[in-house]
Amino acid sequence: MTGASRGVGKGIALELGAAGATVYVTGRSKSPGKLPGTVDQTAAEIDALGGKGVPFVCDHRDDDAVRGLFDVIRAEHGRLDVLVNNVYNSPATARWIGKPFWEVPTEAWDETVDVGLRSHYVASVFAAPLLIESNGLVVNVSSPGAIRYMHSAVYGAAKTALDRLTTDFAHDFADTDVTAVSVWPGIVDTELLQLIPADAEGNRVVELAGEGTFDLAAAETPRFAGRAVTALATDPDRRTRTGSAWRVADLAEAYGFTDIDGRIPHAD
Ligand SMILES: NC(=O)c1ccc[n+]([C@@H]2O[C@H](COP(=O)([O-])OP(=O)(O)OC[C@H]3O[C@@H](n4cnc5c(N)ncnc54)[C@H](O)[C@@H]3O)[C@@H](O)[C@H]2O)c1
Repeated sequence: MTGASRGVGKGIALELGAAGATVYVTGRSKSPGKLPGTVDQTAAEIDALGGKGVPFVCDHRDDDAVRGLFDVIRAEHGRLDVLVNNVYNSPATARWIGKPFWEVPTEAWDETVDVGLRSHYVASVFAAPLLIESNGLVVNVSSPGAIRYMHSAVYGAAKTALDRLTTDFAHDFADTDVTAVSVWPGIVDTELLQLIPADAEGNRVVELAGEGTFDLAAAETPRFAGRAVTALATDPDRRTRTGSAWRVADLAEAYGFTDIDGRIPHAD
């Protein structure tokens, strides 16, 4: 589970843990930073839910560190059933939300693509031999930004490319029993969005330039995407979904799960 100290990655890691899995959770540091969450905290919460959390410090910009992660998984655990590519530099890329591309420094391309697309390709390269041995599952955490404007031109390019990667992974896995899918959460009320204060009426509303105004009371919790990944991981027929992108809300309808408060949030 890449990028699991907070956010969608933590939500997925906790649900896999609640299903009894051993979950290796990556993040850049064990020390608390300015932003909420550490891999140690995520691992402890996985343990409390009945799984086994293994914190692993790994910067996904460093290919050798990522290779080391899968070497450790093979040596310690002997198998890998599910790879979830989620890691993402949202604090950096959030600076460009709603801006026309010519007003955004060209470094935004590398910030968005290095960790969020290239990182997923690299982790998948090193994980593939283990996944082939276990008839496993690769999940790329993507977004409806793959098919319509969201956040910035570079965000859309990265998500469209990620979903293309999913399709081509499935092509390359065709002679194996490995499944490759993308999942699309809707707006997720992550720890970073929880830093947005409530207005005078007590509503937590986020305005995204060019996209609209969103009431966070209607957002998904990070665990909702985790329930989608757990449903896919335990579905004996999941291979029928290989190569495609799936909305978390549609997977909830198909598999019969809800968010932790019993709702099925319907973001488009
Ligand atoms: N938050 C949403 O509303 C939402 C909606 C749809 C899709 N998504 C997708 O979910 C994914 C995760 O987004 P999020 O909102 O949870 O972000 P987040 O910032 O809350 O979490 C990102 C995680 O990645 C880690 N990370 C960042 N750079 C790293 C690096 N170089 N090495 C190791 N770890 C690193 C962070 O520490 C953190 O654990 C992204 O692909 C995003 O596009 C998010």
